[in-house]
Amino acid sequence: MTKTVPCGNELHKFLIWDTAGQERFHSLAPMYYRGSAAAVIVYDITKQDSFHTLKKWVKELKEHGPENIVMAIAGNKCDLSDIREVPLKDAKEYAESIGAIVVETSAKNAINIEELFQGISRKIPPLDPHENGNNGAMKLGKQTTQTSRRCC
Ligand SMILES: Nc1nc2c(ncn2[C@@H]2O[C@H](COP(=O)(O)OP(=O)(O)OP(=O)(O)O)[C@@H](O)[C@H]2O)c(=O)[nH]1
Repeated sequence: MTKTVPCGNELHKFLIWDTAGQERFHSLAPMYYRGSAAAVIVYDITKQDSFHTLKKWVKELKEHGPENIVMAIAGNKCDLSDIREVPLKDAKEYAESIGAIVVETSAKNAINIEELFQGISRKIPPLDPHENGNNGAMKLGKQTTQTSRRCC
């Protein structure tokens, strides 16, 4: 799917791949994160286990992902914060330790999704205008520049 995010006087167009998180699909993940400018790693704030799994994905991205990949951590299901198992403080401390963005989201109630992508947009360095095809991306716009970035 695609998502266009305003960022300053630019529009950033993200091409987004949703990778299956289950272990049995693990071997497919590199196909998605290779060549991506950003990765959103999602955990469930109501499940401590999912936070441990997230750390494994971060390790994998650091070891095998693109060198300058922007990492964003999304603590999903923030609409269920009354049954949370993962304190936001823990997620913030971890995100800081790996230089990632962190935000709590609700896919159900569309909370903080825009903020998540805006945060990623701000961290992705500008494309070199002389270089076409960087990260599979190219300049698409004219006056308000629209750039196309891969994200998984
Ligand atoms: N309350 C609540 N439920 C959610 C939210 N996001 C997803 N769900 C529910 O959580 C369940 C799993 O959602 P999926 O989107 O299949 O999760 P996933 O991690 O993408 O699953 P895989 O792609 O199979 O790894 C579904 O029942 C969703 O309705 C949310 O923000 N809040």
